[in-house]
Amino acid sequence: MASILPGEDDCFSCCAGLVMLGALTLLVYQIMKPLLQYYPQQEPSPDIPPGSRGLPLIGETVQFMAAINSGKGFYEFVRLRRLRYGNCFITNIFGGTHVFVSSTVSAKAILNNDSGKFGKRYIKSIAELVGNQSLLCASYQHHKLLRGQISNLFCTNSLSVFIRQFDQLIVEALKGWEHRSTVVIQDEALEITCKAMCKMLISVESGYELEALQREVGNVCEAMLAFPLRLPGTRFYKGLQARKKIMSIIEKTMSERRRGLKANEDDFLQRLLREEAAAVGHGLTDEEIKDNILTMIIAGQDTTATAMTWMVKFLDENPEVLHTLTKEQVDLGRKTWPKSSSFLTLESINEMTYASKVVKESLRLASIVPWFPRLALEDCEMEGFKMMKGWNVNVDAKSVHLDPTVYSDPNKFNPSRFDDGGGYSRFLAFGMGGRTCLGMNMAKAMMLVFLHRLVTTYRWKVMDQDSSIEKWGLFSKLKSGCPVTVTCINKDAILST
Ligand code: HEM
Repeated sequence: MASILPGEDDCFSCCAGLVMLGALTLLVYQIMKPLLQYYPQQEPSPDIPPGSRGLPLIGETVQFMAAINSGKGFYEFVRLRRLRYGNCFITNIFGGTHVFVSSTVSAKAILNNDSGKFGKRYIKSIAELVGNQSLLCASYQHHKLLRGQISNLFCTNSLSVFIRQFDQLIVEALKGWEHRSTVVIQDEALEITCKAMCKMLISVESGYELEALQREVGNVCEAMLAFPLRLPGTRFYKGLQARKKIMSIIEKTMSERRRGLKANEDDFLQRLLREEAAAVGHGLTDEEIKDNILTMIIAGQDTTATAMTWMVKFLDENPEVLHTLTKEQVDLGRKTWPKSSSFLTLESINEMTYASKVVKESLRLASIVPWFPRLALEDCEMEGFKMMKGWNVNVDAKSVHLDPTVYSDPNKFNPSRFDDGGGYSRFLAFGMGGRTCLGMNMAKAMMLVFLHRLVTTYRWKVMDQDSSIEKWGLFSKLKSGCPVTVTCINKDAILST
């Protein structure tokens, strides 16, 4: 999961005043609007990417904050500039220079980073929330070490176990819909994905601890886009307090495990502790384990829930796709329902050919993580322009996904465009290179299980067609949450399990 808001670590605190200005954006924007129109643009230089650096010091921060605060979402800021300036443009936000790049060739070069010219970009305030030992913030060597250890957890065996656990959770949740006429997909999906992450990572399944984790992880996520002010009552302060509570739950679980309690659990924590005990100098430290457990809960829940919500909306708008999908899933279901234990398996997931394309197309069109922030570690050249050391270079994945020269008729929801497999460097929903999403297969599996159970158990219809985006969301989330009417059409599918 990428940190969405770009920023300049070193000057972050001295730019705090500017960010504050941005937070009062509507007021300021109204005052400055006329000024912005008349402010002369910098003389374009053939070496430097086209674009506007905005006002001195403030740059285009106000316009960026206005986009975050609008119903169109923060990506609107990038979309408008990409339309105006093309595949590579420059801007200035939060006191830092940002370049956005949206060609497949440059995306591949930056994300694969064979030249070693780009580092991961992150904001200090986000590092405080997820922890500075998190994969999301680790620098090159440390990241390599952490990733090496953590990626072992995402093996095929873990995926098989996870699919069954996730299906159980979905079936349980769908049973609860039987006597309801409407549900809000975003809320339901978030509850299920958070439960799934807590179970997979530390075997917390119910009770006080699960409730506390669900609540506090939500508070950490909300604090990620907040102004980093440590005053009681602020969102950022609430996020830091929430982090402390989550850490104490993980610490308590770790100490129980070390005392031999629940040591038979086969969750990610237990496996990391086992590796730590067995390793000669290479196991993860307690801080690394704790920060990365929190990172994985955060990285896995909201992203996947948001993707599921968009998928439901796209299917509702495309009845012919829904029809083909339902047929595939009902045929598959007929093979499993009569059996006594009929939870989905990795094998059944692998049979979902059309559904996999629906998932991929939903991820393309929604582009949940719209751009991936990187830092130029030295001067270099990109798209024929100079990039200077210290600039933020953002790979604009959403523009690649919506580029008509890359995907024909890009705004159409058409899963069949992936009949040929889809092209490695064109599909960027999970990133690319050494920082590719670790939970990619789990995320896809969750979306497939959810799809299967939804279309084979319920007839449903989206009630609110509004496509407005939630303000201040970490990802492009539907403001409505996507409420749907539901009618159970196949009790056997959920009751026989
Ligand atoms: C639909 C759901 C998801 C989407 C769209 C998504 C997207 C992404 C993207 C784009 C990145 C790379 C960002 C970059 O290069 O800057 C990433 C990284 C990451 N994701 Fe996901 N993700 C999803 C679900 C998950 C799940 C379920 C997990 C696991 C529990 C997970 C764990 C991670 C981790 C640990 C990283 C950091 C990898 C690293 O820096 O080495 N993600 N994700």
